[in-house]
Amino acid sequence: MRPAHLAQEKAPTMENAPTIDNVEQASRRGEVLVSARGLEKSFYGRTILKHVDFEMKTGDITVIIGKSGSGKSTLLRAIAGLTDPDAGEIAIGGKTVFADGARTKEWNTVKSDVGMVFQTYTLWPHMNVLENLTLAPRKRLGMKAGEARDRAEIALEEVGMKHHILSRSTQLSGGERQRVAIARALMMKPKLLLCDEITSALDPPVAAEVLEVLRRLKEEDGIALALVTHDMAFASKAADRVVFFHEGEIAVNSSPADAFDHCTNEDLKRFVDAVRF
Ligand SMILES: Nc1ncnc2c1ncn2[C@@H]1O[C@H](COP(=O)(O)OP(=O)(O)OP(=O)(O)O)[C@@H](O)[C@H]1O
Repeated sequence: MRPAHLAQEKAPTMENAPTIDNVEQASRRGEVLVSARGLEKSFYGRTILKHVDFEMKTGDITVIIGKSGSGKSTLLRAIAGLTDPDAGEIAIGGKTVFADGARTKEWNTVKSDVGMVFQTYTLWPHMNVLENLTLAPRKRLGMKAGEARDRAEIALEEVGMKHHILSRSTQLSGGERQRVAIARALMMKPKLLLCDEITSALDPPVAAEVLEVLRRLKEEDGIALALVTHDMAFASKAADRVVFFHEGEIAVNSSPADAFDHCTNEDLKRFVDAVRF
């Protein structure tokens, strides 16, 4: 995760909150939805992303693993528009959204398709759960209160929560808060969901439920998902592709079987052995 005290980044706001419709052209299973080429990023002279090429396909779960500080969150934040790379290009749904060191005009037409869920940036504390869930669809889609509430109840069910929590404040357990945060992203039916260590605060049965939610999203809705995780069991169960970051570079990009069972990359082997138990 990005250290909280290091700012200059864009915090998640209503403007970059996940929403629903665009990118229809690319919303067919197996098509490349996100294509990043030659991404470079340095913070205070330290190179974090070193010429990273990265792709995500619709209907795929791409699991991103790697040591703490290796650049995983920075990549997700670059795709989500929360961090601008120093160089490289990003295309979403065939539209170039970042090039020549800046967001393009196309970004405005695509950003609403990108949802992001964080480990710690979760809920707006001055709102109750219902307000957290319904604010974006009401404001951005003009949804009426009743319809928004119905959708909130469905989103909560998808993450294994009951309706009565809607009236609660956000003084919830870490696991409950995170599931509400996931439900909030689902409210806007994003085409692309970027999840940064979203199961770290959840106990294993709840993490397994979340995995089922993510599977349904990719299978039924064809959503492209990227999951940053340190949980290798979760990674091997969830992944269609495994991307291993090592010192700011993608050292391995393969099927889970090749990454975990037939691994030939020594850095990945060491990493997996170190975090497995
Ligand atoms: N806004 C920022 N300002 C300064 N340094 C930053 C900023 N964001 C990230 N970094 C640094 O970049 C490096 C990579 O951070 P990043 O969060 O991408 O790593 P990560 O692989 O996701 O790590 P973790 O698994 O611990 O979340 C870290 O050393 C971090 O301190």
